[in-house]
Amino acid sequence: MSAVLVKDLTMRYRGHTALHGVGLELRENTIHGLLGRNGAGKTTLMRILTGQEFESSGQVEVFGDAPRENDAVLRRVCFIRESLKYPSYFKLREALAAARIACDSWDADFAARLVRDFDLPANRQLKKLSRGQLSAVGIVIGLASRAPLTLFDEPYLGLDAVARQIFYDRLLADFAEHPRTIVLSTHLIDEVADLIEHVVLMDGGKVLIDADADDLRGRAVSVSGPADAVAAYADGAAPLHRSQLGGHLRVVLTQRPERPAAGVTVEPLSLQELIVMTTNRGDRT
Ligand SMILES: Nc1ncnc2c1ncn2[C@@H]1O[C@H](COP(=O)(O)OP(=O)(O)OP(=O)(O)O)[C@@H](O)[C@H]1O
Repeated sequence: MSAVLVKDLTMRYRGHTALHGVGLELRENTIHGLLGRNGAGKTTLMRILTGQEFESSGQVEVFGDAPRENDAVLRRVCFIRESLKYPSYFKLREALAAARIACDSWDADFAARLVRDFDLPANRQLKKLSRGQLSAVGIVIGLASRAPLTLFDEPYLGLDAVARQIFYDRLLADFAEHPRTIVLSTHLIDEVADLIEHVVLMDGGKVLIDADADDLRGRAVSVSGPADAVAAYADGAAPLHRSQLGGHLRVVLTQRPERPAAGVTVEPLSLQELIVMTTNRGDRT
């Protein structure tokens, strides 16, 4: 069964349509990257999947049921947003206790280990924590929830590089032992490229790419070298991107020519570069 099934989903706000007929299926027990430029519609989609917003039209199923006001479904879902708000008197203990009540699959021991990993102060009010520490609280809750559908929406505002690496390491290790459906929305594509198994790229309220990360990695190549040699190698193929510095030419091709490269370097394009080029071309569909 798929964890999420969305058909022809449209979300209209007053004067703006944030989602235009989105169709999507998220597999169970898979780490998904939900990518796209600012305003692409990622948060709107996640808010609808987690019952925080109601769609204007279309079909939305989470574990086979509509999430809207559906406690049985929502107890299996954890949504960690960029700026979670807690009551002003809350300390870490209260935040973890509230999460424990909300999540059937909560693991208190794992939460305690994560609190130590992120070196979080237990007895300080959350409103006094630094920006990065507050993000770490969200990450602790998201991971320890072990929710069958866990969504992280830019969870690491202010989090330093070491703490982000701890997040990625703990996520991968715990996912191996407790597979679940993870949706990770982020602009730090390079950092998560090796983590995500499936990519959903949104742009202008539509899904541009919905593909396994391995397929995407082979989708485009960078060809560089002496301009004449590169031009001959590419042989009239329409490049996704072209840049020339003096006699050195680099093109990005969506198909690798069959012939061996003579005097040119052919490398797979990074996921980040592919995403940037795909959303930077002005050919929104
Ligand atoms: N309540 C609202 N009323 C009107 N427009 C809204 C509302 N919420 C979101 N939008 C608009 O819908 C579009 C999609 O917003 P959304 O927050 O889903 O984007 P996003 O992909 O998450 O962007 P980011 O990466 O910047 O977080 C944006 O143009 C936004 O301004």
